[in-house]
Amino acid sequence: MRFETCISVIVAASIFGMFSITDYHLLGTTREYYLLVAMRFVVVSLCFLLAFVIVRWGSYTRHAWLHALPLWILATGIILIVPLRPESLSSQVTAAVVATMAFYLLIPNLLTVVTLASLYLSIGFLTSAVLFADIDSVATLRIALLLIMANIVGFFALWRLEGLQRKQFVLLHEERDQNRQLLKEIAHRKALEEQLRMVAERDALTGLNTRGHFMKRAQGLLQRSQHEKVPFSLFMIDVDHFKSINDTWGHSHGDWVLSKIAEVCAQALRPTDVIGRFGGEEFVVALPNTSAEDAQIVAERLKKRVAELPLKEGMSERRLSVTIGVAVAHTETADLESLIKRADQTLYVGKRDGRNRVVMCRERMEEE
Ligand SMILES: Nc1nc2c(ncn2[C@@H]2O[C@H](COP(=O)(O)OP(=O)(O)OP(=O)(O)O)[C@@H](O)[C@H]2O)c(=O)[nH]1
Repeated sequence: MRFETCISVIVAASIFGMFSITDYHLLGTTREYYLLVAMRFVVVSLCFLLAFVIVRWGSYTRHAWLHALPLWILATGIILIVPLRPESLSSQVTAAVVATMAFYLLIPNLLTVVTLASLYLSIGFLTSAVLFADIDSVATLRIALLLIMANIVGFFALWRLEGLQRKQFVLLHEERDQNRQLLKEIAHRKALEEQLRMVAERDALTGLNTRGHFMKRAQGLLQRSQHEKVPFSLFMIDVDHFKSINDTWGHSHGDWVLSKIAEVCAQALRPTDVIGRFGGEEFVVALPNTSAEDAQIVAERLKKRVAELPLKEGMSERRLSVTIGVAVAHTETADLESLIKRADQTLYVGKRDGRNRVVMCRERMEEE
């Protein structure tokens, strides 16, 4: 808006200044001519100055009057031409009519401000014509009617334009609101999806993979190991005498113990290993590219870390322990379900033999 006003003012003022050429042809180097040139110079200079001010500081909403000021200056210039060149009144009437229409069309959305400037031009011009151009009543009426017509046409054109622009503005805002609403909804849905994914994939108590998610990830790892022809190991880990922890200190302590065991186990594994909570106090670990010997070392390490876990105050007389059943897949036909079953059976051998131990699946060893 600032830029448009600035350009319009500069163009209008330049055209106003260029009329000095016709002034010279009409008046020659007379006193009136010099007065006219001086007046035009003042008007053009003021307009250029205002154009500069508008482009720098002329906020259209806060300083609307600044945008209207050049209109008043140009109107004053047009009014002042009449006493200096009264014999060319007819061409000045045309200029006044064109200027009135231009005022309405060049400054949008400021109907009151523009109407006042245009009325000032029309009334001032008519008064000046009556006072200085020596016109009869018919000519006065003709000029008045022309100016009234220019004002009415300009006023209604701007009024309609303003209405349309307002409607467009409202629609634009509605559209923006809807878009904002839509973006909010999308973000909300994404957050919900993320929450759902977390619920489906992460165990709420320990933060480990849920059984379903573990199965999915372990299946992928097993297939990859089989494809690359590298060994794949699987642990089933069960906390020993966990029921008595719950019975002695309550479920909240039991929960705390579970989350601590999950934490140390997860920390003791490689980033490529996958650990999940299989249910209750049972955990499962998939170790790709891990031989039976390496798996046993890792399982012993887990067992040791759990045994070293510092317990809560009041639980000090108790030491934690886990039993781990390890199964290893070497053949390309081994499937995850049967591997888990074997590790589970091995775990129960360990439980039967006194707990707090790592037991390797014999069946697998023999197959090897
Ligand atoms: N606090 C807590 N307890 C759980 C949770 N899930 C299962 N349990 C309890 O874990 C206990 C498991 O008991 P059992 O299956 O008898 O096993 P155990 O006492 O560890 O005995 P062994 O495995 O034979 O050494 C049960 O009392 C369950 O209620 C849980 O999320 N939080």
